[in-house]
This record gives sequence, structure tokens and C-alpha cells, in this order.
Amino acid sequence: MSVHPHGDDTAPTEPSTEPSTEPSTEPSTEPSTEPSTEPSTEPSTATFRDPAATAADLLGDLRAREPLVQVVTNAVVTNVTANVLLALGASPAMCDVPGEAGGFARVADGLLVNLGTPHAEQRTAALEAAQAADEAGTPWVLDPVAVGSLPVRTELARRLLTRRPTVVRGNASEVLALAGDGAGGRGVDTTDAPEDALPAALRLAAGGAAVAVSGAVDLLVDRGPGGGATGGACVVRVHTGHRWLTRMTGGGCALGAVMAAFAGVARRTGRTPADAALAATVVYTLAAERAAERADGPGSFAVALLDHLDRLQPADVRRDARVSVGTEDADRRAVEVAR
Ligand SMILES: Nc1ncnc2c1ncn2[C@@H]1O[C@H](COP(=O)(O)OP(=O)(O)OP(=O)(O)O)[C@@H](O)[C@H]1O
Ligand SMILES: Cc1ncsc1CCO
Repeated sequence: MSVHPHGDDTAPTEPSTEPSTEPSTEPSTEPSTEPSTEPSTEPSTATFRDPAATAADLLGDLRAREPLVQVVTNAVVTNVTANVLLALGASPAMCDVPGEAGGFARVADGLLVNLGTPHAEQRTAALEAAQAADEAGTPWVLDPVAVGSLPVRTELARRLLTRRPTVVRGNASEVLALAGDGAGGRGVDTTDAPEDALPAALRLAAGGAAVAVSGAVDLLVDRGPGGGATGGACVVRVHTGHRWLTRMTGGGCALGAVMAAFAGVARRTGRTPADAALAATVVYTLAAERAAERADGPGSFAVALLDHLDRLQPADVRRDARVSVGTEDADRRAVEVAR
């Protein structure tokens, strides 16, 4: 939960009203295959070129492909996470037993490793699954719940980072701590705002993962086509969402599973992990906004969220997404800080 929601001081782009002319199996952004020789200090807009269309197309592809998502997650949110994936159109499997987790990660379309309640067996399974995913090329999402403030999971998260997560997703305090910049939040809740975690996110992204920082305005960071130490990094902000996501359990944890589902689809359709993280955030937060319109509070909201994850269509995403691609001065300063 975000206890210091950051002001929305960036103007979202107008939602795209143009349907994409790209066939849905084609990537809507072309990741460069040429590494740039001169890392830029400017945040680039090379990826995330048409975020609304990319998110919409990926939602259509997810529904068509029903990705198999392996979930290694905490005991609190297991049920809501499975329900969120099913409502969205994915196929969840909570496979977190040592001896099974690695083999499953080789055949799953995507994997989530969430460190919320990392008991000994699950720690072994998490390492086994992450290693297998890395070896097999299965995209996987690391959600470092409460890292920084609690020692066992902090050590585990550092080991997991060496298995090259495809996406790192967390609240601002978790992202800061994982990058070595902070002591973590208050239990599982953040005490920092996403914008304060931007330099940390850029540094983590330079290691190869797309990084998603959740909050009132979600930040997505891709290291960009330049690669290396923040060369050509891309920053995108998602302005949709609802504060009731922070008043039900699993608001962030289930989003990590949605990212794993989209990452599996992105891999099979030529999109980037950052596009997958973006699509997941846009789809999930749009469903949340719609759910909140008729809900009475966090309880009915949690149920309505499932209804709207099921109901949301690619055309809704294309029309209603509120995303801004970051080229603001603050992003340039953050790139400088991160270097
Ligand atoms: N103040 C807010 N206003 C609107 N939406 C928010 C706010 N804070 C977070 N969100 C949304 O809530 C979702 C979860 O983000 P949050 O930062 O609460 O995750 P988390 O702390 O990792 O959650 P969890 O409780 O599952 O560990 C995201 O989709 C984000 O967009
Ligand atoms: C409440 C809680 N405690 C450990 S994990 C979890 C779920 C939200 O992160």
C-alpha cells in the first residue's frame, strides 16, 4: 500500500483512439538489436512507443493464448491471485514444491516468484524455479515483498537476482531496498513514493530486468535499446488505478502474477518484457477503476475487480489507457543520479 501517494504532476498523453493497424502477432514496438555505442543520458522513448495499442493488443493475445502461469507466492494471497489470473483469462498453477517447481518452470509460459511468506520449502522451490526459468528462457517476475526490513527474504532476493528475473515488481520501498538504497518499508507496505525510487529502478533495469514500481502513479522502467548502465532507459507512468487496491490483500501481489501472464504472451508474440509489465499495469488498473465505480468499499471492490478483469476488452484499453512516456526533466535528473 502506498502511504505517501505521490502527486500526479505529469500530464498523461491523450488516450489513443486509433485502433492499431498492426496484426496482433506483430510487436507494436521494435526492440533494437544494435547496442548503442554511446549510452545516452536522455531517457529514450524507443520502447513504449504506442503504449495503449500495445496493451490492448497484448490483452487480445492473452485471451487467445490462455498462458499457463506458475505461481510461487505467499500464503495470504494465493487464492486471490489464482482468481485474478482466471478472471483475466490465464491458467494459474500454484506449483511451489521442491522437486516439482523447476520442472514446471521449464514448461510454464510465465512464472511469478513472490517473497511474501518465504518458508524454508518455498525458498528452495523459488530458487529451483528461478534457475530453471532462467535456463529455459521462461519469463519470470520477482516480487520482493518486504525486502530490506526482513533479513531472510532480503538474502533470498539477492540470490534470486542472479537468476536474471525478466521483470522486477514491487512497491517503492521494496525497489529501493532491492537496489541497495533503503532499509525497506513498514512490513509489506511502502513508506516511499514511486518517484523517489526512480534512480533505484533505473539501476535495477540496467541489470537487464524491466522494473515496475507500484503506487498512485505506477512507474515502469526499461533499460531501453542502449542497454548497459542506464543507456537509453525508458520511463513510463500509468495514471489509472484506485486506492481500494491498497485496502484489499494482494493488490500488488496479484499484479505480479498478471505481469507473469503478460510476459509469457509477450515472449511468444515478439514484444518486450517492459511491454508486458506495462500491459499488465494498464489492464489491471483500468479494471480496478471500473470495479470501484459500483463497489461500496474494499470488499465488494475485490469481487468486482474479478468481474471487470473478465469484462475488459482490448478496445476499452485502447480508448481509456492513461499513460505518459517520460521525457521530463525529473527523469533526466534520475538517470544522472543512477549513473
Ligand atoms: N494511492 C493509490 N491510488 C491508486 N492506486 C494505487 C495507490 N497505491 C497503489 N495503487 C495501485 O495498487 C496496486 C498495488 O500497488 P501497491 O503499491 O499497493 O502494491 P504492494 O504494496 O506491493 O501491494 P501488496 O499489498 O500486495 O504487497 C497497483 O496497481 C497500484 O497502481
Ligand atoms: C499481509 C502480508 N504479509 C505477508 S505477504 C502479505 C500479503 C500482501 O503483501
